[in-house]
Amino acid sequence: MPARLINGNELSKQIRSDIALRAAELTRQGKRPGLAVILVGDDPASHVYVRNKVKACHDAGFHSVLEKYEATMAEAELLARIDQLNHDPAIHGILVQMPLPRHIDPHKVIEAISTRKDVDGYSVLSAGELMAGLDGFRPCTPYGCMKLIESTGCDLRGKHAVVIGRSNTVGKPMALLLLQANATVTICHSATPDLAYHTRQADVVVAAVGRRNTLTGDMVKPGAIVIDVGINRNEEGKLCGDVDFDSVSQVAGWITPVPGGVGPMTITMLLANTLESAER
Ligand SMILES: Nc1nc2c(c(=O)[nH]1)N[C@@H](CN(C=O)c1ccc(C(=O)N[C@@H](CCC(=O)O)C(=O)O)cc1)CN2
Repeated sequence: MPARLINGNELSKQIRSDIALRAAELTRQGKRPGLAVILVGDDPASHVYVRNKVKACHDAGFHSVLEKYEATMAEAELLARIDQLNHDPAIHGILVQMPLPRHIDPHKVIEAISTRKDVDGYSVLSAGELMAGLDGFRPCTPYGCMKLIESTGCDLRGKHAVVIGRSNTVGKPMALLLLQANATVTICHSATPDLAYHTRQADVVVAAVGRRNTLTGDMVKPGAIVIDVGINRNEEGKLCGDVDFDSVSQVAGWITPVPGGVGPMTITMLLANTLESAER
């Protein structure tokens, strides 16, 4: 039997409607959630993502500001602007769209954002809070992946989860969130000698490497949950993930599509973090 689809657009819609209700209640109490989105440079995909973030804010009843700067913007100028937003009471979340131009150090920028407004969950302190199991902001993409897994009804306790990829923004926090949910977690990466050996044992596979066809049907345990974080283009320019959807969907129990899986959930969990920041 082919895998069931985990529909990120549908789940996003449900979560966003709950977020909108909570935002309306907060607004009634005089605390409308506010997000500042900063884009530096002219990466076309980033322009689409920030536009979608601002639209999502509008639809949820949030206050939002979008600030676009030339690719030549000085690092010091960006840090000064973040400092002003840190002190702006109408702003509960600050998001600087990645990637940044090469002359700007992303670590400096992330660390300049107040931890209370780090709704991307990218700072060292937010990472430490996640590591220690404290209440901090969870990075939006792995947080969204957890919601997608949860939506299948799977109890992760005692399950074996394999994360492919070890980035600071997806792979590592993903592994920690799965661990927090009592899964047994394996992290695989570019130096893992036999990836298929690990993935064939997994009840849950999260693929986050940025290379298409990393996971094929012969590498998956029948019935497994497969979450595809990848955003790649094939030879025809068509959007695709890290998972070979056609072969994996013949073996897996559940699978996320690309587009329409993890992507929309990233923006949804950004709203969730911003709302939480305002509620705090
Ligand atoms: N500061 C941040 N920068 C970046 C993040 C992030 O979470 N914070 N993540 C990515 C890009 N990203 C959000 O910013 C993002 C990527 C993809 C999608 C999405 O909805 N994708 C759609 C397909 C869209 C398309 O057609 O191209 C989907 O998968 O269905 C949303 C957000 C890097 N930078």
